[in-house]
Formats: sequence, C-alpha cells, structure tokens
Amino acid sequence: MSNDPTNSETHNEIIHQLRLCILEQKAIATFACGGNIPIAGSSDSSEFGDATSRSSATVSSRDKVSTEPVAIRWDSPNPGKPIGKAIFPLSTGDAGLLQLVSACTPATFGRGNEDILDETYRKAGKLDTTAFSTNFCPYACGIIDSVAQFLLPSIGIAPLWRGLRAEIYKLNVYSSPAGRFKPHMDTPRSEKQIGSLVVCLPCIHKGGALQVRHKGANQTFDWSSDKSEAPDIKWAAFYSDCEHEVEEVVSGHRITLTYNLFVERGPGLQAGHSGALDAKQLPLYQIISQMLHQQDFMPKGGRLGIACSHKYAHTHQQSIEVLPSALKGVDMAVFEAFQAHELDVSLLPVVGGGIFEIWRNDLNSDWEDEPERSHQGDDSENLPNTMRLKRLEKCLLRFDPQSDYETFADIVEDLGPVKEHVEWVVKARAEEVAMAYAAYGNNVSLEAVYTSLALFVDVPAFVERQLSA
Ligand SMILES: O=C(O)CCC(=O)C(=O)O
Ligand SMILES: [Fe+2]
Repeated sequence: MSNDPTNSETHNEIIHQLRLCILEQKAIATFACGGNIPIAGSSDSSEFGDATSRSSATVSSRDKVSTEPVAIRWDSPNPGKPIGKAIFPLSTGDAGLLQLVSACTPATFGRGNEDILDETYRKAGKLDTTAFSTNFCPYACGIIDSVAQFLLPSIGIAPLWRGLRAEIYKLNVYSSPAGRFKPHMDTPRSEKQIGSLVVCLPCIHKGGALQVRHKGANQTFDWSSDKSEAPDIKWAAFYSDCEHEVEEVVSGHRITLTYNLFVERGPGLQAGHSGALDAKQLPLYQIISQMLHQQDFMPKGGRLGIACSHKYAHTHQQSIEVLPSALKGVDMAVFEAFQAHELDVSLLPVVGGGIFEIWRNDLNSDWEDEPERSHQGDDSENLPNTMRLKRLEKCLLRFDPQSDYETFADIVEDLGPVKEHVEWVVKARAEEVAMAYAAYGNNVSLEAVYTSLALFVDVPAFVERQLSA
C-alpha cells in the first residue's frame, strides 16, 4: 500500500465512484425540451399541450392548455398599406403569408467577430422586434413554466436568480427551397442568458427539423405538418451553448418566433425556500457522504475539480454576480450535492493547452483591489493569483481592443501555470477548455463570450469535517 494517503485504494475507489456518478448524470441530463399547444377552436387537436423531456417522458397538463389564434402585425414596405397583418394558422397561398414572407429581410449570423450573410450556411428571412408585434405570449400558455421546470430546476441552496425571463428576439421565416441554418451556438447576449426558445407558428411545411446536440446526444424537433393535422403551436427550448441546426425546409414556410431566455431573480426563491427538489435525493449526495466519512480520503484535506458540462456566458462585470445561480442542469445538480454537505464550492474558468491550469481565485473577492504592477518580461509566473484572474478576465473579452493576445495559446504562455494541486474527478476535454466562444453564432455579440468553468470543492481535513448523515 502506498504511503501517500491520497493514493490509497479507498481514495482512488471513491474518486472513481464520484466520476462514474457524475458522468452518468451528465449522460442522462436534460439539455432541451419541447411541446405543443393547440390553437383554441381547433378542437380535434390533441386535448392537452405537452412537454417532452429528453427521456421522452410526456408531461400532460390536467388543465387544457390552448392559445388564441396568433396575430402578427408588421411594418410593410407597401406605402398604400403600411401595416401588414396575418392570423395564424395560415394556409399556403394565403395573401397575408406571402406579404409577411416578402416583408422579411435576409437573416445574417455571426462567424468569429463578423456578421455574415451566406445563404449556403443560413437561408432565412427575419423581422427585428422593432418591425413586428404579436399577441402571442409564451408565459400565458405555460411554455415558460415548462421550460423552467426542465432547464432550471431549483434545489435547496436558495439561489436568488432562479426565475426565467423570455425576451422576444426575432421572427424568422425558413422557406423552401433551401431554407436552413447550419450548426451553430446561440451567441450569449449577457451573462444571464441561459437558453433559447423557438416557437413555430402553425403554417404548413415539410422539413426544417431542429436538431439540438450536447455531449454527443441529439434531440430532434420536427415540426413538419400537413393539412390532415389540426394546427398547433410547436416549441422547443434548449441551453444556448448547445450546438443546433435547422435542417433544410423542403416545402412551404417554417415561421418562428425566437426568444432569449435569461435567469432572473425569482419570487419565492428570495425567502430561501425553493423546495422543488431535495439535494439529498440526488444520487451524488450519498457518494459524497461516504467520501466524507472515509478517514483515509483526503485526511489532510484537498481540492477536487469537476469540469462543467455546459459553457457559460461570461462578461467582464457581471458573471461573478450571477453564478452559481445561472448553472445549467447537471452542473447545478453537482454543485448542489456538494453544497448540501456544506462544502466550499467555487466556480472558476479553466484554461489549458494539453495540461490543465486553473486561474484560482475566490470569485467573490474583490480582485480589482489588487495593486497594479508591471507585467513585462517573465515575471508572470510570480503574479499573485488575483492578478492572473484579472488579466484572464481581460483576455476573455475577446473583442477588447486593449488585449494584446491574439490566441488563447498566447495567454497561457504569458501567464504560466498555477501550481496548485487539484484532484480532477472529471477533467474538461482539451478542445473544450477556456474561451469556448462559438465559431458560428446566431449573431455577433460584443457583450459576452462563452467560457469553460470547473467546480472546485474544498474538502476539509478529516478531523474538521462535519459529519452529519
Ligand atoms: O428556428 C429554429 O428552430 C432555430 C433557429 C436558430 O437556431 C436561431 O435563430 O438561432
Ligand atoms: Fe440558433
């Protein structure tokens, strides 16, 4: 047996169990959900709206959920008729439909830091929110409540920012032939953005399935419809760091409203009683309990590292404020399971190029207070960690004109590794590490970029552990 207690068999077995449990949670975690809402009056439609999780479980509402026909009004280029109007469901050939389609302008997308119009990558029409209005409300028909349940489950730590707010973003039309949007991530518009919602208005079309992917798993939302079906509204929501694409539309027009989803302070959570889920029921909770009870597991204490499954929108000022409440799905579950044992858990950006380096800091500490120093020459190895984080934050703002760094490798080379021992339970894959801004986004954003985070758990020495359960 090894003399080094951190390499004991028990230690290794516990790390192994933790890893298996976290990976299993990641593999079954929800990253997208969707449903349908009948239009009031189309009584032969399925009676209830439903929301479908990744495991295909169907959640039906007891109360009939339906919505009024959806009106869209838009600024029309026709001087004789400056406001256009269409009421959905619409049928192919409807004059209002053709006017709406022709009022749209071509939709662009973000590639690197450029706004691109390339119809081989994205062929769609768009109206900005300044150019249209609608009576459709995703709150009134229960979509936002369903999305919050699937994508923002609240557990026990009384996060203040666990409400969900939807902000309408665009009206899009994907028409045959060739309407499509190839793989991309949705560009975050602030550090509070957690997801995207797409609402498909009833208009007959074929093709145009939305594919959403995360960690090798795929969910398909195919809203093709024909005359034999009662018209309804279809919707899907997903974490916006998930890669997704709209396949080619082969006939008709696929008309959507898109919304950005933000975490906000939620009423009811402020009192600290979210209560929806019990952290003690999380599978990971028991394994952590066993871990803490083992005398030869980190007897002198130590630090565990667990790479997050999702990427997070990062801005200079506010990301510190919103995390951990903006944690997505499985990342929140892992966070909660450790927090429920009253362990210190911090969330830090992870940077690496083959090796993994951590820019260590307590995100709550005021690193802006650190005195400025000159960083010339090779002094960067000696920088205090607070300075490293400060400089990293600057670099993460890729569009910051002050930043001298051209590539991520430059930053790593300049700042050098932080030599702190971390026992990695789950490592980030090299290609996922650091400034994981999407090469293809649905827009160019100067406000926020995606970054990779890891959870770091400080395990106290055995004699200091508070062993309850
Ligand atoms: O229409 C859809 O299903 C998704 C559209 C999309 O990905 C986007 O607008 O960014
Ligand atoms: Fe998108």
